[in-house]
Amino acid sequence: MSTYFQYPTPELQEELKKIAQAIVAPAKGILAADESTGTMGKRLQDIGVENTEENRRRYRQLLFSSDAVLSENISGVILFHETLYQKADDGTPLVSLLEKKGIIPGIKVDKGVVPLFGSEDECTTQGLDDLAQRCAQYKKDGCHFAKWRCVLKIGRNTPSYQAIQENANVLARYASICQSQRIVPIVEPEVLPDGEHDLDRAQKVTEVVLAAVYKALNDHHVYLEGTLLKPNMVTAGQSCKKTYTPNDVARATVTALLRTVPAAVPGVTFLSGGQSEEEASVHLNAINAVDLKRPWVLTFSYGRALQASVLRAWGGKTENILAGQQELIKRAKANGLAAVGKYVAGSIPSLAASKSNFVKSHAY
Ligand SMILES: O=P(O)(O)OC[C@H]1O[C@](O)(COP(=O)(O)O)[C@@H](O)[C@@H]1O
Repeated sequence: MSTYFQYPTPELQEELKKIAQAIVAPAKGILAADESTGTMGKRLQDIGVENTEENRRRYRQLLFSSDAVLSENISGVILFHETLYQKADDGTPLVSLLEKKGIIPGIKVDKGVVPLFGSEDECTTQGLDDLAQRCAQYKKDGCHFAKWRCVLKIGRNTPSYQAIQENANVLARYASICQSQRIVPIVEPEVLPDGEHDLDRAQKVTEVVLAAVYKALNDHHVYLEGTLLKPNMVTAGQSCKKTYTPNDVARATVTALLRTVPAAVPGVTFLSGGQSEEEASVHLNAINAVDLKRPWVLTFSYGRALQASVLRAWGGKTENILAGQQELIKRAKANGLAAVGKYVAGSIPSLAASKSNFVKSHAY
């Protein structure tokens, strides 16, 4: 029978569901600190710091040794492979700094994007070959969730059928392999904000992409209660001439999700996608205040929108560590409030709150 398959054992279902639910606990979200070496280089270059293993270690130590109050709003941190095996100045593994605060460690398991031959500059994401073995090891080393990012681009002819199908399928294979190793997969199909397209086009593309992703997850028997989705918010292209309010963005985003994401999915943890810190908080708040049904938790998994002020305050200097940590705690608080619809715009000022974090064609 072609539709025959077995659900994961009740024990595995329970374990995965518990991890996913803990990550999307009320007023909590994820700090995405999994920038690959190249991406981290761009962040460090902005503050005049050299992209060495030691400087990346010093920076991640700053993040993870922030005051324990951070755990009121940060439930999980996504790590890059290198960071999982680095130690703090006193020899404590960096991952233990998180565990001591009750923050769940997660790991980026994709190996980056590669071009799709014959496409109009589209891509897929690689890293499936030894994924089961890597996940088994990461689980032993303390990681309970993983992340895999796929990238889709809006153009006149894109995203193409080829890119939509390929990326949906690779995300589904990744998700099923993670679950087989007791790791919750965060499924990240990012529709990039580059372009002149308006909000309607961004919404339609996001709907088509998410519909394909959930069809593929179903085809691969992925246990949805033990997954999280990390999508883009629906925003107009960076070069679009029209302007939209946070409520417009919230309505387009929640409508796109309602049309495509099953209610069995416990939570949606948005990426910030180049929005400024303040924009990302205001949009998340609007999403949680809009008068539409919301059967899932809607929270954050921000990289740039949680770290822009931290990086600027730190500037690579030991004497600025505390100042950097305070910026992180402020943005975590702002986003924690936004995740429950209680953030008041401008109420938590931070160093780089309004600075755009947009990087053209953030595909890397
Ligand atoms: O270094 P990579 O693999 O390109 O990842 C880029 C970043 O994109 C994210 O998926 C989302 O980040 P943003 O919130 O900054 O858009 C992060 O988790 C990750 O660090």
